[in-house]
Amino acid sequence: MENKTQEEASTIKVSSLTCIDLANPNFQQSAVSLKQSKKFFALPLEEKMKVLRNENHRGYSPVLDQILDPENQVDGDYKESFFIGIEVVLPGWRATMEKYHQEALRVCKAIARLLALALDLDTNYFDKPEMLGNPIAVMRLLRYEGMSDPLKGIFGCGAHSDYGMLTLLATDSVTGLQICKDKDVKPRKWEYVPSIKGAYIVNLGDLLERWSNGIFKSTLHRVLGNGQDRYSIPFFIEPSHDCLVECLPTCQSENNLPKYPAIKCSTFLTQRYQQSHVNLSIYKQP
Ligand SMILES: O=C(O)CCC(=O)C(=O)O
Ligand SMILES: [Fe+2]
Repeated sequence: MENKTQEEASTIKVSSLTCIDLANPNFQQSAVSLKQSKKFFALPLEEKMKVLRNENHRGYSPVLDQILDPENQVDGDYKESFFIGIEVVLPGWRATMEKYHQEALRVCKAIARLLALALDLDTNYFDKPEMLGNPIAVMRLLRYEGMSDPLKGIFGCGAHSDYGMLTLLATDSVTGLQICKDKDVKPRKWEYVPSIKGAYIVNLGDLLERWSNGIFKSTLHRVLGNGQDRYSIPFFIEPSHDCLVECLPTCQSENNLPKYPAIKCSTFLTQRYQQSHVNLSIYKQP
């Protein structure tokens, strides 16, 4: 992947990358992490609530805690999640998660170099200290349950695009993820993304769409439950908290002015996280 030529990278630009699979170079690592994740979610709810998410959105988030598409959902998402960042006392947990985090970060930085090439930027453009030199790199464990019914507004996870730059997604073999390749066309056409053993799925986020002035479109996606439990691990990568995300130099011209105002990365992300989660106070004992 790091050896992509300029020509190959430009082909990606023309086709406006939305969602790609990569041969997962460290398949074992995501499989081990998915196994550990299952062990965590198998704990009694009362144990999981002891590591309830904090104000920084690190920790456990119960079923229905998040609602990603309120216009089309009657309840919240039928999933529970754990944002890595607070300690969990399970044997081998920390070492497994740290190893996977390192690997996922390496892969994301390699993809970012490819994106830089596609945008006619220096290969290492996104490696600057204020960008992926000091990234926000967050790993989330997910478990979905139940049977979705789009006509009734019941979803494993409602339609959304991820907030940041890129998401590297490892899933088990249970299908459920759908993408909409052209989010401007109505009615929306949803397609299942096959779960390929040993492959990551890559979704592009809203910050990248803003940064690239819409050359890259963020991937609209949702998850339908099929009655089986489904586990996945998204790894979200964004530039540093203080990075000012403003139209990249190669993505604007006299005839193509910046479409989005500049925004600080942390401001954008905080707004989006708060909008989609219930207020933490509902979990406090009266
Ligand atoms: O579980 C999946 O396949 C998708 C997860 C997702 O879209 C998210 O966490 O943002
Ligand atoms: Fe997502």
